[in-house]
Amino acid sequence: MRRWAVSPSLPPAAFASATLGLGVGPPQARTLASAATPPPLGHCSPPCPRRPRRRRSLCSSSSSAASAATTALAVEEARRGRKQLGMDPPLYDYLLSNVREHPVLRDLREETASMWGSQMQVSPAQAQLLAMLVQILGAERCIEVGVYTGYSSLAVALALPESGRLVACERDERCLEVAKRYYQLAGVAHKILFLPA
Ligand SMILES: C[S@@+](CC[C@H](N)C(=O)[O-])C[C@H]1O[C@@H](n2cnc3c(N)ncnc32)[C@H](O)[C@@H]1O
Repeated sequence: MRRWAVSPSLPPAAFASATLGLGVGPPQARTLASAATPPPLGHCSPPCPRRPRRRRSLCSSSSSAASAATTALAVEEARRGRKQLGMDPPLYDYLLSNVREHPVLRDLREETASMWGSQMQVSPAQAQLLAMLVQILGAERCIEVGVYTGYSSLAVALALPESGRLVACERDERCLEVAKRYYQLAGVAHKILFLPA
């Protein structure tokens, strides 16, 4: 029986817990089941009281300066591979100092840091966890729904054996172009099949 692993495209903060929470199928199948979907919004019981909306000024110079500073900080943090995931800074620094990141993954992360949506990218630690799961399961067939610029799919492809295949689904052609470039650079392009083709 074929072995499949699913890489969920969830926001990074949810990614590790969703990955860890995946059910492991029957021993023969060694299936890493599909991603848990986030709970639907607005379905609290009893219903949550509505919070008053804060007005935001889009034209105040102080707010735009603050927002530019926040963006610059976020880009720098992403470039350094930082995504706190609710950890104390010392603990997170310890974690990062022990993450092994392939040089092509590092280059991809650095290029993606200044791109729109870079906060969607999984962290180096999350990618390493995913690669480790592929190795532990001995997965040979994986699917990623939502590739973005390819960070997690590249980590998975690097962990797959030569005969392994990853089906990569992404609707944004520009993101996919970046991903394809890095699959080539890392020498794993032959392991990737694209959907839509
Ligand atoms: C959270 S990001 C994936 C991040 C990626 N795992 C990484 O580590 O860089 C989600 C991606 O899913 C893609 N996406 C969303 N809906 C999709 C759909 N219906 N079909 C294909 N791709 C989709 C978006 O374009 C986006 O690039």
